[in-house]
Amino acid sequence: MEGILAGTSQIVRVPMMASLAVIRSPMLFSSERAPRFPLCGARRLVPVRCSKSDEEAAIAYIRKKLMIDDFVNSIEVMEWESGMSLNDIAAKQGIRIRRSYRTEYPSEGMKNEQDSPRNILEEIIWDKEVEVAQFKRTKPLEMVKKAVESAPPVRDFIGALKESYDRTGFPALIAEVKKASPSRGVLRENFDPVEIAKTYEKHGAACLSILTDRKFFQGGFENLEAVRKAGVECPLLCKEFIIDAWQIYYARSKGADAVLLIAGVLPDLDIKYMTMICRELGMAALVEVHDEREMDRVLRIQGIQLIGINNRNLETFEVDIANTKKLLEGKRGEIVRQKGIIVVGESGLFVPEDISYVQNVGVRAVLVGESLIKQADPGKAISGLFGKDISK
Ligand SMILES: O=C(O)c1ccccc1NCC(=O)[C@H](O)[C@H](O)COP(=O)(O)O
Repeated sequence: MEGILAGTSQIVRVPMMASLAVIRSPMLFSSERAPRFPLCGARRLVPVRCSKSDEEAAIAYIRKKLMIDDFVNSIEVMEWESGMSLNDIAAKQGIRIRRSYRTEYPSEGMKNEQDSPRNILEEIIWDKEVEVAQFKRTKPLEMVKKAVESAPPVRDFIGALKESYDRTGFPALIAEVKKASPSRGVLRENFDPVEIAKTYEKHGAACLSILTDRKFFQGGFENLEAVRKAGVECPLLCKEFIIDAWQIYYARSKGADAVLLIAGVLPDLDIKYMTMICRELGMAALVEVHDEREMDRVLRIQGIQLIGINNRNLETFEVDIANTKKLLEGKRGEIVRQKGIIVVGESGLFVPEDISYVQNVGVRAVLVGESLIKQADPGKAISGLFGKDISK
């Protein structure tokens, strides 16, 4: 398999079997060649050779369990099957971030080996491809899935946001535990993730976002694990650049309750597939968009509950909180309300006026890093940001 799901599961192209043509998604094939599809047991449910009735029962079961109708009928699956390259499919969806595929699929890699990333986000993604490939060699998916079985129980990320919004009347706070960022450099020299997490929780954060990327944000999965083990009760978002389903399982094994999926990086099919995995694991998926095209793509995907509108352009670092307003105006805002989606306003929020600005355009949660983390006590800074004490 070399199509979209390759980005998530590292599989070679599997020939379609006529008897299962109705399920076009390669992830559902039960085949010796597909042992690495991590789709939560689906492989066991679809016998390769089976009677018509067994096959129909299996298909019905999978459709019901995983809500895949939308998935298997999607144009992207057809494109995937047609043999289009992943970068071509992504580009057709308006995705500017290319994948290098050098590590996993040498033959599929960039034609020009001298090619270099065009912006910081692309650089992060290319770096992440290598990192994930290395991680997977030392911790194969089956091993990570085993670790998931003994992970701390999942906490209700979306429930915590709703509860906080109802309690305070302000957008629920997802407070970010981040030491550094590419755009701002080191934000906090004296960085103790557990101490920061505790003070955030004490002062009213509903959930926490823990940066796990090491190279660009000086974070780590050990921070996520340490915060979870320290008795912090807030649900935790694993703030990572997810390009492979393996990372979702890994995040869960380290105690994450939610993951970030960036629409500017992931084609629709990956978003659908990854949100299915989140559902199966009981986790929330915060699907992040930055422009109208990404917003429209995500609004068309069934079952999305949480959309983050990033006010920061991750290619140029420009920050403008009016972006949230722009993306929630008119029809888009209406769809968000009809579907009951919670919108998270992300980046560039510094003062109470910023919070009320995004709240007035429809935001019910905010993701805040810099303006809190730079303060002597990041937790105490929360009341300054909201203009009011929002602690319990
Ligand atoms: O912040 C960056 O420099 C950055 C660069 C490349 C990819 C992602 C990046 N940041 C992620 C975020 O957008 C923020 O961590 C998050 O929304 C909080 O923003 P802020 O409150 O402005 O720290």
